[in-house]
Amino acid sequence: TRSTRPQRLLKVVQKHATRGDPQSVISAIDHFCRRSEWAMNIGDEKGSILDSVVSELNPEKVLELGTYCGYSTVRIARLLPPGARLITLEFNADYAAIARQVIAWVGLEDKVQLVESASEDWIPRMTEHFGIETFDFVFLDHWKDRYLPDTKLMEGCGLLRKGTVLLADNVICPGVPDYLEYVRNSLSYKSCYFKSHLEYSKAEDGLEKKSVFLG
Ligand SMILES: O=C(NCCNC(=O)c1cc(-c2ccc(F)cc2)cc(O)c1O)c1cc(O)ncn1
Ligand SMILES: [Mg+2]
Repeated sequence: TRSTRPQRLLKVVQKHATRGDPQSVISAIDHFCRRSEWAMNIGDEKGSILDSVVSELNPEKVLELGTYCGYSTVRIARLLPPGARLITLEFNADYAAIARQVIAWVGLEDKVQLVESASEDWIPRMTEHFGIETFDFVFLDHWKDRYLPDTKLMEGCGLLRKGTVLLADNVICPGVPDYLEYVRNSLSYKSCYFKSHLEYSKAEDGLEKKSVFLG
């Protein structure tokens, strides 16, 4: 049977990227998705904004919701200081299987832990299973109707502290209106919108960055 898109992405990485070299994985995927086949990676334009937010924050404990093939996982993990940890949740078993191989290809397994699960099932288990009290940085890129409920769930589980930064992909396309309404109106400060474009496309999209202020 025909291969899946994630399988084709993995083959591009194994053929054109250098083991242990995250930048070559990022470039190989972006080139393929721009020239051959669109895929829902954050991409190079929004990815550069993600890089600048991560570099400025220098987080020790990172949570990513929605791994897909691991493109943003690699983008984030390559910038983390030694000892920092990234936990990434992916519900879809096929995506998770590919992402594990991409993460292994760049040799970032010691920084990254991929959990194959629905986000709502594992957010409440972060403390008892991983010993993580609070996260410094959360990247939201999973199902768009899960951004708001999972943010409230993280708040309820005490996983967000004063100063935790939440960065959300796709706030315009496909869009997350309920989440945007919540983060822009809640008693927090410094919620800002980074206008950009949908990955590998001219359509508008953007990232919303919010610093948590437990008022
Ligand atoms: O689809 C699952 N996750 C991907 C979430 N991400 C997206 O849906 C997504 C979509 C788009 C997008 C934009 C325009 C368009 F025309 C089509 C798609 C872009 C993005 O940047 C995304 O991030 C999924 C499956 C599953 O079985 N279980 C849990 N999650
Ligand atoms: Mg996305």
